[in-house]
Amino acid sequence: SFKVDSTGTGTGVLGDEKILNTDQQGNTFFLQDNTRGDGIFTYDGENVSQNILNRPLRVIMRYLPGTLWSDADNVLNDSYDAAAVDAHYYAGLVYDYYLETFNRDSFDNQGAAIKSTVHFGQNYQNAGWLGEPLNQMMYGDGDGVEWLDFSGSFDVIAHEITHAVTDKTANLIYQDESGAMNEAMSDIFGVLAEYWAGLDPDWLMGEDIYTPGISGDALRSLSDPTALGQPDHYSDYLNTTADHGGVHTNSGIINKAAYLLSEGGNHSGVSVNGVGKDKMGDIFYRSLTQYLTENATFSQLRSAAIQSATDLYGSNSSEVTSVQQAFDAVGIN
Ligand SMILES: CCCCC[C@H](S)C(=O)N[C@@H](Cc1ccccc1)C(=O)N[C@@H](C)C(=O)O
Ligand SMILES: [Ca+2]
Ligand SMILES: [Zn+2]
Repeated sequence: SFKVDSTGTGTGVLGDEKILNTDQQGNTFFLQDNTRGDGIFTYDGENVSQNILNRPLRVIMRYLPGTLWSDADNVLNDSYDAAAVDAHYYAGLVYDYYLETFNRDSFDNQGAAIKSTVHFGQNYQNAGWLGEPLNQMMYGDGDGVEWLDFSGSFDVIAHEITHAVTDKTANLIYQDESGAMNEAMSDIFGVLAEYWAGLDPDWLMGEDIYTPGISGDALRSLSDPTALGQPDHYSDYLNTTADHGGVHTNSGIINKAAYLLSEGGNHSGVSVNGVGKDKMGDIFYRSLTQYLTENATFSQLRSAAIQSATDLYGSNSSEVTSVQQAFDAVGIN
């Protein structure tokens, strides 16, 4: 069908105004951004029952992605619109981050359409990337106390789109050490994208939507994972069957290594010379897209990062030394 680019406005989850790229069909406007790759599409999940995730795929595909978000006047200021406004706008920003920073055209580097469903489930307290065959993100509304709508935080959307990048590259199995690295990559590029966008950047995850009644907290910290219940050293790796082998816990070890590589510091008796966010991003991106395989271990990430730094800066570079220091500091050999 023909595409008619139009420009709308909307109010996000935190009450901020945004300009939106929409598509006009007749007198109706849709959250379809035709200006980026094969498009960015935002859908209404209409709060159908949340327990469809553990239903058979044929059942899930009856409900997802839902209906393409439509609006009568291209002004999306209703409270029900807010989650869609942010999912749509932030997905565009993350597309721009990957294109500008790594010359990557969407998550598959071939301009793949970026699809998001908001108002997924009922008071659903999570966001996620649903890989093949759906290849879309979904965002819950939270409960309004512990969580606001999950698309209201830029780092969440960068986290989820990075899962899509991971799936199309290293395809790290979502279990144990490879799963923890899968989660860590999503947090690390969530932070780097937030700094790139300049949206109140920090080394925290989810601070904008987590416990709106309490300021200063977050779901995870990359600068000090232990502050929010994660290990920051391999010796404290959590062996568990829960959460796919503790992928949201053990990611702290890799997150800490990335933080130290970028910012430097002394940790566990090891002094790390920081290389800065841009070089850390280049080293981790090259590791993810060129070297890691789906069953990679933490030790293999160390080797991949050393090889990536060698490729980028030379075998005797200070960057290679910093990579070795950062992984030493978190006990990964
Ligand atoms: C399909 C079901 C969900 C799978 C886990 C997704 S990828 C995930 O990791 N979601 C993030 C959401 C997030 C991201 C950044 C900041 C805050 C929250 C996550 O960390 N979820 C936590 C709550 C979890 O699943 O334990
Ligand atoms: Ca953040
Ligand atoms: Zn995740």
